[in-house]
Amino acid sequence: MIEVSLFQLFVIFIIILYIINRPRLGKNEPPLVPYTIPILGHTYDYLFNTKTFIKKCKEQYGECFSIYIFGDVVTVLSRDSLTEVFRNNNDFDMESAAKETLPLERLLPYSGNNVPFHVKTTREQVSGKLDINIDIAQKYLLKGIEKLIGDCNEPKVFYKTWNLVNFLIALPIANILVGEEAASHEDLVKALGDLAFDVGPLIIIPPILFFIHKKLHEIVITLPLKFGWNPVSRIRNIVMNRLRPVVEKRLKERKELGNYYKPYNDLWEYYMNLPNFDNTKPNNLHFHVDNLLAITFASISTTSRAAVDALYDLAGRPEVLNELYEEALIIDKECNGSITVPEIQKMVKLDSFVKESLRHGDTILSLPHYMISKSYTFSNGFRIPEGRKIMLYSIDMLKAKEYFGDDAEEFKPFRFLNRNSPATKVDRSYIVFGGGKHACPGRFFAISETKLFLHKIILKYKVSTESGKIEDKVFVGPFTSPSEGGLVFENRK
Ligand code: HEM
Repeated sequence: MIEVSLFQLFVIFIIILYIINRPRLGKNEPPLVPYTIPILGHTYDYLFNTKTFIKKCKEQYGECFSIYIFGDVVTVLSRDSLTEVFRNNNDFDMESAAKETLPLERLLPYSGNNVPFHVKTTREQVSGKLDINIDIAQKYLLKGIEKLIGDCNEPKVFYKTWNLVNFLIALPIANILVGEEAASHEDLVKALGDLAFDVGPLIIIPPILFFIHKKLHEIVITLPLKFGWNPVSRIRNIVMNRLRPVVEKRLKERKELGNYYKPYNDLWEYYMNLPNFDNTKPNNLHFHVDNLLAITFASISTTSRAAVDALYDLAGRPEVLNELYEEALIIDKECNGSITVPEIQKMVKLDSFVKESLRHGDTILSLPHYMISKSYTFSNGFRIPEGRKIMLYSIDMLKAKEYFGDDAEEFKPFRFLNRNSPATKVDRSYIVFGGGKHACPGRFFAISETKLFLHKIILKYKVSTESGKIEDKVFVGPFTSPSEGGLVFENRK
C-alpha cells in the first residue's frame, strides 16, 4: 500500500492550486507584468511596496497593465482607460467587487445595501437640503468643538486626531440623520461615529484565502456572523434603543395634531413617511435602522477623513493658516458668525485648500470594479474578459501633469483659486468622489461640512503640528491613513 505523507499532500495541493489559478490571458489583453514566484505572483509587492511597484509597472508597461495578486489577474487602469470605467457603468460594477472584502449586505442583514435608495435619499435629504443641514451642522460643530477641544489658553496636544475629528463630524450628521432628540444621547452619536471604524478593518484584511477560492475569504470573514457575532449588532442596539421612544412620540404627535403636525427635518422623518414603515411589524424598525447605518457608513468616516487630512495639511503650513484666517475673519464679520450656504460658497481660498488636500489623499489603488459584460475593449485597443477585476491607479491620475500642471506633485493650497473648479466638481482627473453616473451624491454636503468645520477651527485656534513639520500619511498597502502625530491647539485670543 502507498503511504502519502502530509508534506506530499501539501505539494499536491500546491500543484493543483498552481494549475487552477495559473493566469490565462486572452488576445489583446493588457500586458501581464512578469513575476518570479508562482502562485504568490506580485502579492508581496502589492502589499508592502505598493507605491514604487505600481509606479514602475506603469513606467514599463503603460497606462493599462495586469498584475497577479491573491491568485487572480487584476488589471490596473490609469489616465484614459481609468476614465472609461466611469463612463461605462453598464460594463463595470463596483458593488460586486466591494462586497468581496466588505460584505455590507451581510453586516446589515435586515435591509441589505440598497444603493439606489441611499443615492436618492442622499440627493434629496442630505445634499438636497443643504440650507437646513448647514444650519444644523453649524450648531453642533460649535457645540462639539467647545466640548471636545474647548479652551486652549494653554496649548493642548491631541494625538490620533482622526478619532476626535470623527466624533465632531458625527455629531451634526447624527442630528441630520435621526434628529435632535435621539442625537442628544452621546452613546448614539458615538455608535454612529464608530460604525466605519468597527467594520472598516475588514477591508484591510489581506484576502489570503483568495489564493484558494474567491468565496472563501467572504465565508471566513462572515463566519462570526453565523455564530451571532456581528460588529454592527452593538451599534444597531444602541440606535434602536434611542429611536424607539422617538418613533412612539412622533406617531403620537401625528395622531393628536393631524394636519397641524410639524414634520421634523431629519432623514428618520423621511423613513417614517415611507409606505413600508410600520413599527408594529416584526423587524420593521431593524430594517429602517439598517438603512440608516448604511448611509452612516457612507457619510461619517469619509467626511471626517477629509476634515482630518485637511487639518493636518493646515497645521503643517502656518503661512497658509494665516491666509485662511484672514479670509475666515472677513466672512465671519459679514455674517456676524452665522454661516449659511452663500457664506460657505464665499470661502474660496478654503475651498481650493480642501480640494488640494483631497487631491493629496494619496490612496494608490482604489475603487475596484468587476467587468461584467462579455468583454470590454478600451479605446487603446486592449481587451479584458468578463469577470476581470480592475483597480484604478488613482494617485497617478490625481497627480497627473497633463491635468494639474508641471507642479502637480506639489501641495499648492490655492491651486484651484479663480479656476471655476470647486472642490465638489467632478471631472476626468479629479476623481476623489468617483465619476460618471455613480459619482458621490453626498459630496455637496461633505465639502460644506468640512469647510464649515475648518472655518470654525481656524477662527478659534492656531493649530500646528507638534513636530513642527508637515506630517506624512501612513501607508497601509494601497491605502493611506491620516498621520497620528500630535496636533497642537492654542486659542487665537
Ligand atoms: C469627503 C467625503 C466623501 C468622499 C471622499 C466620498 C467618496 C465617494 C466615492 C469615491 C464614491 C464612489 C463613486 C463611484 O462609484 O464612482 C462614493 C459613493 C457614494 N457616496 Fe460618498 N463620499 C463622501 C461623502 C459622502 C456623504 C456625506 C454621503 C451621504 C450623506 C455619501 C453617500 C454616497 C453614496 C450614497 C454613494 C453611492 C453612489 C452610487 O453608487 O451611485 N458620500 N462616495
